[in-house]
Amino acid sequence: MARSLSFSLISSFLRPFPTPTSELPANLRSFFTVNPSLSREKITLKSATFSSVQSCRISTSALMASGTTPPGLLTKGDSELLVFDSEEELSNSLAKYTADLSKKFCLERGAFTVVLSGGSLVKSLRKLVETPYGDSIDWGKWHIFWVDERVVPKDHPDSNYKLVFDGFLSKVQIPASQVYAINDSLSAEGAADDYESCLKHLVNEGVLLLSPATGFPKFDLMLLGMGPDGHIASLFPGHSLLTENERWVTFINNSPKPPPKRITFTFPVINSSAYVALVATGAGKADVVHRAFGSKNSSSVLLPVQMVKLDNGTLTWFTDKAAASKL
Ligand SMILES: O=C1O[C@H](COP(=O)(O)O)[C@@H](O)[C@H](O)[C@H]1O
Repeated sequence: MARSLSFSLISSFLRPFPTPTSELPANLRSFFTVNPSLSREKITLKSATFSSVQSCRISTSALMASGTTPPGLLTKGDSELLVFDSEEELSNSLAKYTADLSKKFCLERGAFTVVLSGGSLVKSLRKLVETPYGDSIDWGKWHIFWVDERVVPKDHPDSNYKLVFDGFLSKVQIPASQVYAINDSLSAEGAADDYESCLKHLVNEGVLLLSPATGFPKFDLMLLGMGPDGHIASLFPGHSLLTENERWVTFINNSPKPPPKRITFTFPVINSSAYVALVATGAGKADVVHRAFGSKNSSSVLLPVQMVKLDNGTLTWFTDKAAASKL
């Protein structure tokens, strides 16, 4: 079982090159014709292989698992958006992306700090426990955190810990002492304080680094989902927590999505990450993907997901065709 945070317990990618739409192969032009807003974005190609109309097939070899179809790629500002033919292919590529970063950080500093969300993201992690990743990843160096958690017992169906444990942690050999679940016996406020204290302890121990630029913790990788309303973690549209800029971890007692009591990392922590993968699948996410990546901004008010702007890191969106269908 997980290590509770309560101190009473224990506490290359290849650089893209710009390519005018008119020079794209016919089937890719077709994709952008069908999706005109995309052609107005800065479109970048990595090495190109194409095979079907209406599917932007670009070989992003650095992200590719063997046997998967190359995804489409868009860039906007500092972020990249990958479009996979299916959630299955997204899951394969997400596994390779995560395994590559695991190798990099384990070699560089002997530890890999990974932050997970709950929700549909967890299902998309399933390939990570399979061959070739399950057997080759150095799980003993992983440290697992939650970007948000519902303040419910760990065996409750609403628990993000339970979701991740059942779908991922129970299948790999990450030491229990390196799995940082909340103390579910506390109030939401107490659990947030406790989690923040644990993070500070891990900074003192050298497990967790601080961003020299922001002074907030710099996690190696955050794997995040996004709600159909554009929320990430437990940071909901229009909520006062969106502007929290001092706390590392805060709490909410009136979440618009049940259950009401939750804790969540704040934006300064999320935005100090080295790498963030934002995973959005299914047609229910299409409006928000369009709002974040389309060329026309219908509103000057940013959704939480649009507030992910990394201070000195790499943000990659992993989407499937359904989620990208309104681009
Ligand atoms: O309530 C939550 O929702 C979001 C999004 O969930 P999804 O099922 O729509 O992907 C999730 O990322 C967050 O961790 C969770 O607490």
